[in-house]
Amino acid sequence: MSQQAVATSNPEIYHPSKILNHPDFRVLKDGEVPSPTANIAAFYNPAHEIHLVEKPKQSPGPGQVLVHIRATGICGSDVHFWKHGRIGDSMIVSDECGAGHESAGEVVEVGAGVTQWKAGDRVAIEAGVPCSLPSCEPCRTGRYNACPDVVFFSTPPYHGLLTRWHLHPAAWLHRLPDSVSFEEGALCEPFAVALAGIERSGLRLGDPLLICGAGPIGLVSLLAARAAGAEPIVITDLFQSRLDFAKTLVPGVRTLAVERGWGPKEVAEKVKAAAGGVSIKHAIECTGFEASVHAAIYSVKFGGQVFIIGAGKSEQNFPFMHLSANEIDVKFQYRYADQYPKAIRLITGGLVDLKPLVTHRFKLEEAVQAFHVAADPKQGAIKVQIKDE
Ligand SMILES: NC(=O)c1ccc[n+]([C@@H]2O[C@H](COP(=O)([O-])OP(=O)(O)OC[C@H]3O[C@@H](n4cnc5c(N)ncnc54)[C@H](O)[C@@H]3O)[C@@H](O)[C@H]2O)c1
Ligand SMILES: OC[C@H](O)C(O)[C@@H](O)CO
Repeated sequence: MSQQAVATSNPEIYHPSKILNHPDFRVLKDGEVPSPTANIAAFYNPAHEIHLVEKPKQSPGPGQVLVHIRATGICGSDVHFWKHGRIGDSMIVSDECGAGHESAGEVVEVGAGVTQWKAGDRVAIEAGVPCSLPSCEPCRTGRYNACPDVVFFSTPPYHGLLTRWHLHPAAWLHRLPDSVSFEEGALCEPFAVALAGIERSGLRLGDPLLICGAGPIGLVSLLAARAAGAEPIVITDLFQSRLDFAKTLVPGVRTLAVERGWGPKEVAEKVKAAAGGVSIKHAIECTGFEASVHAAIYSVKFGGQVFIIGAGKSEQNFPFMHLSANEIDVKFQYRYADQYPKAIRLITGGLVDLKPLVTHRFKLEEAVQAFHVAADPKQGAIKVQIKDE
């Protein structure tokens, strides 16, 4: 008997209106103490409010798993959606929307046909679920980050993982060994971005590398690049405190505090000096700001490569003739495909230690407070996580 292919992302099942129109969906009142088993979640809306909501706890359907989310990191994009209501021209906050896509948790219940998971299994949750249909060219060819029907939990309109009970397709969970904590499992998401970048950049053992930006993405890229054998590595940022953090994370990394008035050629000279006079072959750009992209371009040598992970303004200028006359390749990364298993192997094998990245921890009931800390640079957070023990 032939079996009809079913999309794992099935927007019918995960459609946000299923939650928003549900009679049990409501915004909690200020100061209200929710029941410890209520399915609370952090939602933002087009009025730039962030609040706790209570939403229904659903039962898993065929092929689905109910996960108790135990740790979720706040990403810059969560804060951006809350504060600015959009990223680019296609991701727009037009209704209440649940935050969070960096999560790990514990399986509590499985739906019909799910044989690979059982209650108690510990999992990292892949946040972007593509359709996986053979008729989808990106899914079929392994570049599923380009699937047009992806359900990316926490990117409007799909609600996020920063909740207590989350329904997920069984095929898009990744087993965490006992030695890997939920915090590390949640960090697999940003780490996956860096791993995709390292893989596609073609960085090799001993390659001199510049990383622009020492935020969470620059720092996971730093850990990944160190494990991949880049040397020397120079990392830049505008804030000395972030560079100091980078030095404790990866002893031996060279740092450069960039001043806002410096032009890209000036930054490039200082990068070369910081690298001990070695010419930089690869730059991994993790800010998305034009000034930093230009600095990366001027920092690499003839035939070098600038790999851009940072996201920024829709339109940016490029130093066209410098790129041309120096055969500099510029590449970009959009999320990731098939990086979670590699992330878990690298953690388990002791090649990277993501644990120090979590600087602030909050309970699920304190999620709104956690967002305010994540959004305030003065708090000095690297990664804020929300835990539900
Ligand atoms: N491509 C993807 O799939 C993907 C995935 C996740 C995040 N991102 C993007 O990666 C970027 C980094 O994310 P993050 O969470 O680390 O952000 P972040 O804002 O925490 O960190 C960026 C860092 O860059 C520094 N910076 C700004 N201008 C600089 C300059 N001119 N020179 C050097 N440093 C400078 C800032 O001080 C900050 O510390 C963001 O643009 C984010 O949107 C892209
Ligand atoms: O790591 C994944 C990224 O944070 C997402 O693409 C987000 O920026 C928007 O969906």
